[in-house]
Amino acid sequence: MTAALESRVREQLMAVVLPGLSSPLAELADIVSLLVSGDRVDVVVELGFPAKSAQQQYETLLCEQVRQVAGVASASVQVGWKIAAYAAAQNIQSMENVRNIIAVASGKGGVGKSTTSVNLALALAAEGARVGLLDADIYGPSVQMMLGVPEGQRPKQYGTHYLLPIEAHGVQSMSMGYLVTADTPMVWRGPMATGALQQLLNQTYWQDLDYLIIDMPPGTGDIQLTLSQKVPVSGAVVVTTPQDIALLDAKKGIEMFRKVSVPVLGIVENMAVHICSECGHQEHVFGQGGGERMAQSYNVPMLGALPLSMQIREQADCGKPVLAAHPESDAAMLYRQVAISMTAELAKRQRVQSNAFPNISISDD
Ligand SMILES: Nc1ncnc2c1ncn2[C@@H]1O[C@H](COP(=O)(O)OP(=O)(O)OP(=O)(O)O)[C@@H](O)[C@H]1O
Repeated sequence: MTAALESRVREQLMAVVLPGLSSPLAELADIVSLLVSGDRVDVVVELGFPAKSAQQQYETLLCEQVRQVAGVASASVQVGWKIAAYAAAQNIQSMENVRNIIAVASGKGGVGKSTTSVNLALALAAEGARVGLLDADIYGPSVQMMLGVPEGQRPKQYGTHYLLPIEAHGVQSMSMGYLVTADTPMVWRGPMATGALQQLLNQTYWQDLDYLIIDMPPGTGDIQLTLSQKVPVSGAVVVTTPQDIALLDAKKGIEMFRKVSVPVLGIVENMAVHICSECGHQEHVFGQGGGERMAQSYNVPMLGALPLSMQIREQADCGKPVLAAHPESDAAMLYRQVAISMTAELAKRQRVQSNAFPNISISDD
């Protein structure tokens, strides 16, 4: 009787698709405890991704689902998370202290890749993860300015081999911008650039990261390709604006990651709609629905669309990303939803891999 009820509850829960996500709970979470006592059921669910902003909503929704099961009179559901490691390619040495690396890329410059990287890093931290940000945009490193790290602040040395990341807004960061002066021209040839970046990645003393976001150099040339091959990337996000040309470039980005077997976790459409700060009127300045169409035709998730917004723009001038300056704003909430969807996508792949290779150690310690 108890076993039958338990199995009905399990079945009901595992089929639930939580708001903002596209996969059923079975693909994203474990039920780590399910206690049945008469007609009372207490459940503990462990997600594979952080979700502080949605935790209560998930708990309420899942609890309602449990109460709908025949034979249940009262119930409680607790939701927590545990972030495991995922390396897309098994043949690349994964990094100590970094469980997952997410590359944020764009087919061309100026679409808001750095803005998205910085805000997604802060959003993930706000959702409850330990996060690092590596500015790999060596030709125009902007993370320092966007995070408000004072010019001239240098990373401290750690031992003989390492540099300590600079912490800003709760995120550990490293950038070529921290190591050179503002007027040093950055003329890197391909091999030099990838070598410097690998060194920056490996010689930073990252402290126990769930996610390291890499702000990639714009474009889909040799540097990007080599980086994607040499760094143990778990997944990539492609940022695009709705203009046709940016979309065409973004397609090249998706194809590049596919070529090197890095899973594309999804597309973020930036500057998708202009919302008038005076009257709230919405205008699709650069066209509508392009990101969605591309996501469909390439069979990759559409993670979200960010508006062309004054609040988002402000960060460039004042070094306070919208997540830090206006944490309760609509824009901040949109970034948090994208962060949840993106890491849920990663968790799905991680779970498929660990079920397929149960003896390969990809645990999070
Ligand atoms: N959603 C947005 N709304 C308003 N302004 C934005 C938005 N996203 C980015 N911007 C602004 O657009 C400009 C370019 O953004 P960003 O530097 O992030 O682009 P990028 O793709 O990283 O560029 P590059 O590849 O040249 O480094 C910045 O001034 C930034 O503040």
